[in-house]
Amino acid sequence: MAGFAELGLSSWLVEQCRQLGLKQPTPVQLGCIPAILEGRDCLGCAKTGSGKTAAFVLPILQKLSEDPYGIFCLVLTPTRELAYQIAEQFRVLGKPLGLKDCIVVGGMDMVAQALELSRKPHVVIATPGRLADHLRSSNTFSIKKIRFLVMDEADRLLEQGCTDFTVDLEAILAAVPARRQTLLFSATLTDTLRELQGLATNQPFFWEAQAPVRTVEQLDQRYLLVPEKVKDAYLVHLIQNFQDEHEDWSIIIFTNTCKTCQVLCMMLRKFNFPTVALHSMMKQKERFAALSKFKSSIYRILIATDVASRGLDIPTVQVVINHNTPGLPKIYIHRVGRTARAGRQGQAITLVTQYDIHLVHAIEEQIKKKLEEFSVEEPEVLEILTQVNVVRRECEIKLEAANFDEKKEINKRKQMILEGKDPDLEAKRKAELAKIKQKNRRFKEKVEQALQRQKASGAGRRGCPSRAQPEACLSPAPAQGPA
Ligand SMILES: Nc1ncnc2c1ncn2[C@@H]1O[C@H](COP(=O)(O)OP(=O)(O)OP(=O)(O)O)[C@@H](O)[C@H]1O
Repeated sequence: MAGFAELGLSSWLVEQCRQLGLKQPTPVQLGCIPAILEGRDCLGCAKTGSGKTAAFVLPILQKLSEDPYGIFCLVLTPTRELAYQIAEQFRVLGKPLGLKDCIVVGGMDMVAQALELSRKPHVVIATPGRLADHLRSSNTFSIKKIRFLVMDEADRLLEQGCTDFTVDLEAILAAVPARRQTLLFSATLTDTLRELQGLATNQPFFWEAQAPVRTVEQLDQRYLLVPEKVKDAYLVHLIQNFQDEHEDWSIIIFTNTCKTCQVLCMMLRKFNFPTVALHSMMKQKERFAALSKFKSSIYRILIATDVASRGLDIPTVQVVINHNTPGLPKIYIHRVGRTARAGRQGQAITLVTQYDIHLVHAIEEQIKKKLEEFSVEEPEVLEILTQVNVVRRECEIKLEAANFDEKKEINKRKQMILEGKDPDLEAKRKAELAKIKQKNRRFKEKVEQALQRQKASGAGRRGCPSRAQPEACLSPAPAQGPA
């Protein structure tokens, strides 16, 4: 198998890899590094924890060493924590170059960032929102001459999720040169492949790991069917067992909202589990502190929203617990990918309620693997059920008293004002949108009912059915159609 030197990397970089314990290139590195060194755009799709970061950091550092200037490379990434992690890889691998990097993320001092940017760092690692803010408000730096544009977790940057990067990305893409190398990476690139191909047009090289299953082999994937109302008792039981059976352990638990994340964190602490929370309602400094305490094993449990589901590389994590079944298979893939990284073993347990079974089927179809059932001693869970529910309720009351929801609303309004939007107008727009959606839903239901009636009455022949069921005629009727 080819080593790093055979991929065309200089001896100083090969030595850096050796010092870091990277002996052999991983398949994604083997595939992508030569193409990037040749000057081609690259779309790299490989499983979580397979070394995608070094697959772009190494060739960029090589090119930078041949023609050093600032700003040479811009890396965009969806979360702040990930930006710091990528910067660290650049720093460690690029140490012999005296690499200057600059991290541009929200929640940190904007003036200090502007100053750093004006000093022409070699590499800028940014979240799109904050970088676009700098581009709009300052002319002390330029990204007009960058040689490399990297989009890590590229599909997330392009999709329109709860954080929509579209407007900011447009501003950034308008400010970078057309002649550049574009590198796009993710474990789930294929969903947005067409949009991504529009970005990488310079002899694009597409690399995808060929594997029958989309998650790593070392990952033991389980589900646990639990009634909604007793979910938390199962969670406490799982953690207790894990703590009893392992000496050195660490778990990430994913939840669907900031509020659940906060309540569960408080609850688990009441049971004396060393837990920290990570969600977007926390101040940035608190987020960094939480993550660093978890990384250094001061806390054994990190309870987080999907802000932590992508990219975070914490080798000690042995178990991922999904407190809610992810609504999208790709969210599942990224969440469970926080364990079993770089060849290590890991386990993922997804709590599934009676309402989520269809979501599990969708996940299994995407990952091309069946989840196995995780068995627990139910009497033991029942023993702690009342206590867990009482403690959870107490925590909820405490959080409500701290005006958590109100703070969330204020934060949202602040964010909109910062984005130049009118919060009241936005609320009106949202309400109108909800109305339209409801109308659409009703229309769809009507059509489905009509179809079913048509089927049941055996009148499913071509053309409009009998006069007795006029609503079953499904020819387009714009006046009734969705707005
Ligand atoms: N050639 C290599 N040999 C051994 N370990 C490696 C090698 N390349 C990278 N690693 C290690 O593998 C781990 C995972 O790498 P990385 O974070 O780049 O994964 P990824 O593919 O970006 O995952 P994700 O999709 O979750 O973001 C890191 O700890 C990294 O140091």
